Amino acid sequence: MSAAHEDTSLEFVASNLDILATILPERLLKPQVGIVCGSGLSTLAASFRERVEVPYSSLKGFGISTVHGHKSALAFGLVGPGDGIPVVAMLGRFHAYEGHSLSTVVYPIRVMARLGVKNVIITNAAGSLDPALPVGTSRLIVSIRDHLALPDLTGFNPLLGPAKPQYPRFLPLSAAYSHSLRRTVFFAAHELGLPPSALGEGTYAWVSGPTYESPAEGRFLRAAGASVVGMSTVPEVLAAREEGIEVCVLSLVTNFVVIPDGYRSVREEVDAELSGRPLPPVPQVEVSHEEVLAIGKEKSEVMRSLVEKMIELIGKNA
Ligand SMILES: O=P(O)(O)O[C@@H]1C[C@H](O)[C@@H](CO)O1
Ligand code: HPA
Repeated sequence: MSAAHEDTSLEFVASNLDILATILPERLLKPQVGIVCGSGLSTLAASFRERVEVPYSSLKGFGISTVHGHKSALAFGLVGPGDGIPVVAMLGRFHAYEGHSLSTVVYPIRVMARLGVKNVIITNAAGSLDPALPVGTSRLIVSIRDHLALPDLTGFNPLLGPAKPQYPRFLPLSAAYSHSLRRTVFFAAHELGLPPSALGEGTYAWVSGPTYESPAEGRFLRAAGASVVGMSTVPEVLAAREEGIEVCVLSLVTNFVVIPDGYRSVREEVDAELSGRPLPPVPQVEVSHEEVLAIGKEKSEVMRSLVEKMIELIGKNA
């Protein structure tokens, strides 16, 4: 897989703005908030008013999302009371494991920046590394406050390449996840009456995929301080920060990676059996993308209402 150096796609941005200007009504043309829909979460845009969908194929420089649960289109619309706030959503994202270059992965974020987006809410499906973060019923959403990106640290970073005068050469990441937007997430959850247990805070580990983590990898990421793990998001966060966009990330926990008591030696098991006191079976987990999508579908309504309430509060505070 190639790294991100040859970023030729930016030259298409201006023509995309022209294309969009011929498709969209004036009030949709300057979205204030961008949304990235994670696996199974494209329904986040289902309630946009005056919604217009623009397929990636009608724009320049966009790839095609090949992953089940990701559509290849932007959705423009209005969210919130009154005239509403103009927003744009990526109904599907690009992952490096699909073979896309990192510059393609982050390209839609750069387009959003040029459309005028100031805040982006990036969502994803993620596996839980924390046995205390149960899937599904409680703390199903994790507001991300930090990340651990082994690909970035080892040379697979979307910002690699010649310095560009419009961007900082050395981007600081100490406050990459907007403190103000992270507060807004919790105020939004409160206004919606979500129980405190529905929303946690944590650190996202980015892995390249497409393999899910081995148990040892899961425990390694956990020991290194991550709470959830996924195969996306961080490249988008870096590009958004480089563009000066405020970032909020919401992970929907769809499965366990690290489970309590998930490891036991077979020797111990056999010895116990031979001594006539067999041990109870160890719980096993095997994640599948179908399970990820099913949980995403089941829980997308909570995520949708949270994102919508956040947009409303962002509009009020603007
Ligand atoms: O696009 P996201 O990060 O939501 O998708 C996750 C990570 C992989 O693409 C896929 C694995 O099931 O879901
Ligand atoms: O367990 C996982 N690992 C990596 N990415 C994921 N996306 C959803 N679940 C997972």
